[in-house]
Parts: sequence; C-alpha cells; structure tokens
Amino acid sequence: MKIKTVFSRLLQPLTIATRNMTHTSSTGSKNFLFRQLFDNTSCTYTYLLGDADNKECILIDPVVEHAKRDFQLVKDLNLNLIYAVNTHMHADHITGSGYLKSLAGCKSIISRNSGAQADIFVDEGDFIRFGDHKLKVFSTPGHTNGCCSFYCQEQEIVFTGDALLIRGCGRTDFQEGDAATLYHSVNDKIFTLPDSTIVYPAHDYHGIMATSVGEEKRLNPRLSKSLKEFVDIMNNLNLSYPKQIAQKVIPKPNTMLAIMILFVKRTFSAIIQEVAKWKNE
Ligand SMILES: N[C@@H](CCC(=O)N[C@@H](CSS)C(=O)NCC(=O)O)C(=O)O
Ligand SMILES: [Fe+2]
Repeated sequence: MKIKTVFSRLLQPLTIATRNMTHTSSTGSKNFLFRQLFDNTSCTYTYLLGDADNKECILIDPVVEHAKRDFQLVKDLNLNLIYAVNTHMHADHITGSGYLKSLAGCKSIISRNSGAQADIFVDEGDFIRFGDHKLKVFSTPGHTNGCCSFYCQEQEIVFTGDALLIRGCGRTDFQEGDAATLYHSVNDKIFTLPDSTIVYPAHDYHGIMATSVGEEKRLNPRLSKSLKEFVDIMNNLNLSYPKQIAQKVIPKPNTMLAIMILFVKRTFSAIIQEVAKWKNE
C-alpha cells in the first residue's frame, strides 16, 4: 500500500509520529518505512524513511533538540541510520546532523550549493539510496541557493523543504532568497511531478501535515499566480523573523555596538576631512 492511500487517515495533531507507517510499497516486494516527526518550537517536520528488510534508514531535516528522540526511534524500529539529510541550511533551527553523527555514526548530506559543511554533497539528478529505496535530488533554489527537494518516485512522495509549503512557500527576504528563482523552482520542477504526488514540507504553522502537487497548483495562494504577482506577494509578506533566527542572522548586541562605533568614527573622520578642506581653500 502506498503512503498516499493512508494519507486521508492521517490528518490528526501530532507531537511525534502518528502514522500507520510500515507498509509494502507499490512494487510489492519492498518494505518502505515512513515516520513524520515534529518540533514544536520551529514547527519543523523531520522525516524518518527506512527499508524494513535491509534496515537502512535516513532522517531528513533533523532538529538538534530532538536528535536523541529521533535516534531512539531509529533504535526502537531496529533500523540502522546511514544518513542525516538536510533540504537546506536552516535559518530557524540548528540541524541535528552533527549530533546524530556522533550518536549513530551516520553521514551528513546537503546540497553542494548550500555552502554548508557535510560528509556528502548532492547535486541535481543525484540519488540518495537506503536499502532498496531511493530519493532523486531536485535543486529547488529561491528560499536559499542550496535548497533541494527529494522525490521518491516509487512512493509518489516529495520532500520539498522550504521551497513549497502547504498553501505557502519559503520566504525570500533573507539568506540568499530570490522570489523569481523560487517561482521557477516550484513551477518548473515540483509542479511537473504528477498531481497525485504527496508533498511533505519542512514546516507547517497550521497543524497540517502534508498536501499534494495538484492541490498546491490549484490552491496555493502564492504559487498559483503569475510570476509578477508572486514576486509582489513575496516582497510584501512582512513576516516576523523566525523565533530562533536571532542568533544566526541578526548580529549580537556587542557586534551591533561595534558597527555603530565604526559608523560614528567614520562619519566624524569624514567631517574633519571636509572641514580641513574648507580651511585650505
Ligand atoms: N514568525 C514565524 C516565521 C516563520 C518563518 O519565517 N518560516 C520560514 C521557514 S523557516 S527559514 C518561512 O519561509 N516561512 C514562510 C511563511 O510564509 O511563513 C515563526 O517563527 O513562526
Ligand atoms: Fe528555511
């Protein structure tokens, strides 16, 4: 049974996985394991995907505060964690990849374009394999340069990170955000997948767990618009910064003070130079 056939039963609140996840995939012979996990602070979804026969599994977008919880689940299911994968360099939380490496001895994976550190870098068209299963890497920049989506054709599911959210999309007003780039990533890549493809994003702020490509093409209030309208919407979102971003993107108070002192010093020195010039004239 495919994941999407159990999808309609899944719309229930969660703090940890609530799915009936172990099932045989459409190929009949392969056991595909799936768990969706949640971080309440950043509203991040982490996904555990595994092969129930071969026992290899991967975690997508692990959050550092939950690394122990996620690893415990891996052990409870008698799985062997081989990769901690990130869809992009997260601005709103610290990834659990480093911690999971020390707990599980797995390798970390991220896009080469992300500028982040990892054991393995992936590019468009690469495959991430675990047991008999594989995810195809799509480069879907726009929220950040290194954003990737991971498509599992066999299960007809796609993990879109922050490129495509449920009735939304990743913001483009910080890091390397670019609205037009994001528009093309979603329309030219994610929206070319079959409409029935189930979309699993990196976040949801309204308690919804998944959507589909067809649903988002029809109902996404941003991406169902023209490029021009989309750019306009994205430039006027006026979102507050994510709760945990301050340490990462906004300089710390002492850094701010140093910048202000430098600014004042430079202004004074420019004024003194101007006055000296007037005196010499
Ligand atoms: N104030 C919110 C902000 C959440 C936020 O900015 N989320 C990011 C993804 S994490 S980099 C985003 O792209 N959001 C898009 C959107 O439309 O919300 C909070 O902290 O909850
Ligand atoms: Fe993000």
